[in-house]
Amino acid sequence: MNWFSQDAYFSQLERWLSMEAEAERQRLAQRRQLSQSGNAERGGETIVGLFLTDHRSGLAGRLLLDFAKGGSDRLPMNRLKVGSPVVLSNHDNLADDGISGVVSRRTPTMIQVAVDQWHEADRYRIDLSPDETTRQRQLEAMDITQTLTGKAGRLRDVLLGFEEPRFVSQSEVAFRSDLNPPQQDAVRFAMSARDVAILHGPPGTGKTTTLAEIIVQEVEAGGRVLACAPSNTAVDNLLERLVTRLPKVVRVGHPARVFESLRGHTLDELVESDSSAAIVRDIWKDVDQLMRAAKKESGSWEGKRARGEMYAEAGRLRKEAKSLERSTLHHIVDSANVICTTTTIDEDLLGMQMFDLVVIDEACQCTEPAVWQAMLRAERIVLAGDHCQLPPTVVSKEAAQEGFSRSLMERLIERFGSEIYRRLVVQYRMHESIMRFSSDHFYDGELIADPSVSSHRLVDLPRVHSSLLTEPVIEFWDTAGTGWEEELERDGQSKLNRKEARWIVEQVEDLLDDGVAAEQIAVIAPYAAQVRYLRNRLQIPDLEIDTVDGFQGREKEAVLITFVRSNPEGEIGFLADTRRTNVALTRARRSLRVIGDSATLTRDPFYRQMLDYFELHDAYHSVWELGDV
Ligand SMILES: Nc1ncnc2c1ncn2[C@@H]1O[C@H](COP(=O)(O)OP(=O)(O)OP(=O)(O)O)[C@@H](O)[C@H]1O
Repeated sequence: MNWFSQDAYFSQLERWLSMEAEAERQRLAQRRQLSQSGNAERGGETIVGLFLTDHRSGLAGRLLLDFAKGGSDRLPMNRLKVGSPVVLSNHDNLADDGISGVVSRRTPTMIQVAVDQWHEADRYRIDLSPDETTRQRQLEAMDITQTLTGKAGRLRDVLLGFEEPRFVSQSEVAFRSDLNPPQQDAVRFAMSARDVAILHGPPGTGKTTTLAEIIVQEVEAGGRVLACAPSNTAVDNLLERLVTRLPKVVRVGHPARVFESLRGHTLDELVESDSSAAIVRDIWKDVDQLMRAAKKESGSWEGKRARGEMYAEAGRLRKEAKSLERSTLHHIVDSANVICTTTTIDEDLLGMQMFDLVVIDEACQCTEPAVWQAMLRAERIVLAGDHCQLPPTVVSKEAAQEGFSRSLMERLIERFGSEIYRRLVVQYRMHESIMRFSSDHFYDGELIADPSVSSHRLVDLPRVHSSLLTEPVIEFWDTAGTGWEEELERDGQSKLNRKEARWIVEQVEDLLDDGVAAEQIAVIAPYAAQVRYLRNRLQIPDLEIDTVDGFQGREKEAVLITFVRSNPEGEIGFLADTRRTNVALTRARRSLRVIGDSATLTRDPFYRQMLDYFELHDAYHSVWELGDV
């Protein structure tokens, strides 16, 4: 969609935000109506029947509660990620409205929630909750953006597509890391942008490495940088590459949501280790003592007066401690060269601080309202991402259809074309033949496999034997004509395919027999029901089985994909969004084995080309060859 005016643009975003809020509220209400049985868990936004297994005080005075299903049972597949806002309630009492919390840690068998308070119950349930705070902040940022004038107003207008982005010629750059020529070109390009530049990073091409170099260059030139991403994991990936290279990098955000190894860089821990922290702790001790002494005073008039004085003194000291804490906090933020945060920015903390450069990694995972909080603080902007992979998750189908799931980055590329972006093309993940189809289809055939990966195979890994599974790099196994049909999961919406699942189980067992470690294998299914079905049948520690969404941004040595869809009508549902398949195919480093029904899939031209590709590379097989169909 193109807008004719700023008003039209922002009103559209506000409308989509309220459609999304309504859709999320309805979804939560529906889920909470569902029985306490496993049905409620199917959408991945609820976990029921949980027992409290541990509790302790966490950072910033919050309570950390650990929940598990009992025994060593794995938790059902879910979208409750670290940082997700949730409602914690009594499993056995549907009338319980619950309390708000945030997921602070998760393992396959445990989920930890950080809360301010907690009601005791025998069993609990956790529901993903609509994130009203974030939405409110986005609306406020959009309101302010509309009033901007001068330089900031111009930047807004470039982002809306009303003004052309400007670039200046860039003098020689002294690179601080080993970058390949397209990465160097991207750094130069970003540094030459006066308004906005885009870094297009196809899978495994070192997008985050390149962004880190751009940030280092900016800081060395005397600039301050705000480095953001939509998820905590993506922020931490960037932070990890910065802390070894720059001294004053601060991670803003609840420490519980930050990788453990990086927590020393969070604002909370930096405040805690500042020399003023000891003084603050002493003041708090004095406050405690005064409060205790006040309680002991007698009820006489004199006692009452003394008590009043003690309370007043405690109040004064409390104010002093808080103000000291606050000034330490602001001092650390103000003297940082780089602030790393999610795109949901803490306004109280950053105030209206401006940054010479704002970068947003994984920008294609952000809806448009999600970027304006960061944009407001920018002199210049660099967006990085890949619009050929999954778009942001949007709950409201209607809003998504109208365009809400299209990111600002994608829109700018459509609006300005190649003048606004540079694409990284050397990739460090996939064997040449795993990469080629995706490259031709999504990246104009420009991807190049670095020699360190271009011909690597499973059999080259230590302890892996040569076999029919470890020698070939790509294979497609066709189920057409066998009747290996999909089915709808009982009581559910999602689809599974038992026969394809059986094939996957055999493949995994054979790979393990050939010496491939479970943690080197990924099983990917586009449908949650197939993931659930396979997880039940393949309970192997360290083996990851997940949906495509769960694997975005990750890689494994060997990837097995089950496409699931097989029906006489040739319906392929959301497989028609080929970006999903692009993500699935490009997770594999050395081996990609795929099973699907060509008769169903090839009704779509994309899948016809994919099958042609496998055939051309002598990698097409029919499951009839297996003999036991
Ligand atoms: N110039 C380079 N030389 C050698 N290795 C590199 C280079 N650039 C990146 N890499 C390696 O490639 C891998 C991917 O890099 P990085 O994580 O920066 O990529 P990305 O594009 O952000 O990844 P994703 O696909 O998850 O978005 C890393 O192991 C990194 O060390």
